[in-house]
Amino acid sequence: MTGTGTGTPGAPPSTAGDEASPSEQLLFGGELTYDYGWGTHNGAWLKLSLRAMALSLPRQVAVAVRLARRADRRALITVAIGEIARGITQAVSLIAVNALLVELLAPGDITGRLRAALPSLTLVALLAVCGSACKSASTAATGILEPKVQRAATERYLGLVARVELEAIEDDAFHKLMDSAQWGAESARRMVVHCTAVVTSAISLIPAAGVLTVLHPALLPLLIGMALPSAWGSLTMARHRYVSWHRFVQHVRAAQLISRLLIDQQAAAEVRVHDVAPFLLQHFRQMAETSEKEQTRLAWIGARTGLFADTARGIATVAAYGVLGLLLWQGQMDLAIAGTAVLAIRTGSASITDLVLRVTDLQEEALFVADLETLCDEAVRRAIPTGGRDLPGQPAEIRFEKVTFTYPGADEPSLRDVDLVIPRGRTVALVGRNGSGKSTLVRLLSGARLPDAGRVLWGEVSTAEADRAQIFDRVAMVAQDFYRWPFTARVNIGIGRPGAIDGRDVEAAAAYAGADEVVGGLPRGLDTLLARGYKGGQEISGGQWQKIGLARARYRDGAVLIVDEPTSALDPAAEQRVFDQIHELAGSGQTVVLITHRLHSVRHADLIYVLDEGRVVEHGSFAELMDPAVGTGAFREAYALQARQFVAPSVPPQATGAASERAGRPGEGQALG
Ligand SMILES: Nc1ncnc2c1ncn2[C@@H]1O[C@H](COP(=O)(O)OP(=O)(O)OP(=O)(O)O)[C@@H](O)[C@H]1O
Repeated sequence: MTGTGTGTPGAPPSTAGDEASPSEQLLFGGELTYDYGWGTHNGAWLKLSLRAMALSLPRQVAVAVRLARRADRRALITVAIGEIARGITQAVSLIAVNALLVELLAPGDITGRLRAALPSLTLVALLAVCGSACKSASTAATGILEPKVQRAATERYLGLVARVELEAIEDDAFHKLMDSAQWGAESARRMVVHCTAVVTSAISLIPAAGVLTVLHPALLPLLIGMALPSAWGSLTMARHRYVSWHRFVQHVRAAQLISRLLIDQQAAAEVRVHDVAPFLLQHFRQMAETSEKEQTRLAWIGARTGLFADTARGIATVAAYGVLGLLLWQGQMDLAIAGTAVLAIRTGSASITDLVLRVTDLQEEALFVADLETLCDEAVRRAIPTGGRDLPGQPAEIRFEKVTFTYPGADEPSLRDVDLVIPRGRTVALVGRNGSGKSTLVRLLSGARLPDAGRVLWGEVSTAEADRAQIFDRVAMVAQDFYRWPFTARVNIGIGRPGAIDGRDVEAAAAYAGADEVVGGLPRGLDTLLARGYKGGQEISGGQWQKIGLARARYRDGAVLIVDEPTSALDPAAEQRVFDQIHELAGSGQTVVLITHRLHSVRHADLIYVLDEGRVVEHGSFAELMDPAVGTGAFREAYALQARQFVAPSVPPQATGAASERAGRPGEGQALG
């Protein structure tokens, strides 16, 4: 584990020791780093000083106002008017109270003094009513604004993240940013509340400070002296909380992951049969304990800081009232003025304390909102570019020219110098051993990834310069791990081209893929929810899902159909039907790229490419690849190996020993599939 220290600026605090715990090893491979490495706010917490706070306040208020304006302009205006009006009523109120005290403490009979004080008293009462009305209006508008701000902030970052390159989605640093950003959206909501409170406190502080300055020049510094310890205390804690949060965000995510696994539907059977629960619980506890240690550390820092700040504040308060008493005693101030001063000090110190607390809260939330902004900037930077060259109407072929591709962080390329041609309206099969690069190849073909070297050309336009949206639009894909949406069967098919899902087309696509039988067996047909654990939700088998996946690709109706292991979970009849349909599709002018380990099913493909360790080792038609006089023989050997499984005796010979048993077992040896 890296990043040790004791909470001093410049080094993240350490509570978990220097060695990665077994749980950290489990989830982070022992490589848990506590970097803050996201450019703009790297070390931003260090800048949480009084001066920086004062300087950045206008910017943060502007951020909150911008967020609020984006969410609901009218509510924002109501809050602004309400708070300013409330501040003004407080200011006038203080002046009216002073006038009231002067009248009441003036020489003369009590009836006359009360009569003279009546207008001021009425004004104070009226102002109190106005102040309450303004507060109610502002509270209501803030309540309306808050969820809208959170929604707007969330929508914005989700919209941007959904458009980033796949590479970013697999990047752990980007994930960490996304975690912070989720917090940031909530912070945006709280920022509006804090910002409103800052404005209120600042406005109510102005008259208190003004009155004190007029009464005696020594009073304002005393008031500020009373507020400084609280400011220091809350700033210190804000800084610790922010650092701590950034350090432990990965732990929180990991603990959530483990706890979700315990209740996950797909893992449920294995959790029970393999008795995985104690193992997971143990790691959950370890992760939670690491976070608890940090919470304890923070609690102690909070207690120490609070005690120190309160003591300093107590001393400053005694000093302030002491000076006031001294001025009275020396006759430098009369009683009415002292009364107003006490009131102004009380109002002012409440406002200033509130102001400092709110500014600190605002500052803290602003750091998370800054994370959100960083994520949005990063998402924009890593977005799939919009625009680019138009694809030709019907490119005659898709061509790979010396394509090399390495996944970020991988040592070895997954594709090396690949040359390949996919002619329009043909069926092209990709075969090869596990990990030979077939799925990677179709990711590059569909524009989901871009090559590091070489070109993938749709006609004469390379995917790197093309308008990627146009490429996506022409591709229908049933990936190996196609997504099982927790929605209805209808949506699971129609989501192939989500917009307005057309009922009749969905039914036609379902019938085409043989999914109509699956749907027919569901209690509510196409409207059955395919998500167990929800009301009316149903689960279907792996093979049935595969039919839904094929129906989705059919519904999408792209010019190029990519099917990655489309029949791995299908029974023999369904499998035969799928391959017949694929063959028919190619006959109707659609380009089909088929990835499969079932070599007998590629007999009808126009072209077969055999991959091994990221290279195309041979290609040709089925007949060519089976011809002993042509190619490397890789395909032929693998085909023969698979074929042997079907001609082998149905009852294995007895007592032939482990070695001979292994030799007859399917899938072993140097097979491609
Ligand atoms: N997202 C990824 N990040 C890093 N490496 C990856 C990623 N996806 C695949 N790889 C690696 O790239 C290589 C090729 O993988 P690919 O999935 O393309 O193989 P494949 O031929 O489709 O295998 P299979 O037949 O098992 O589906 C493998 O070494 C794999 O580990």
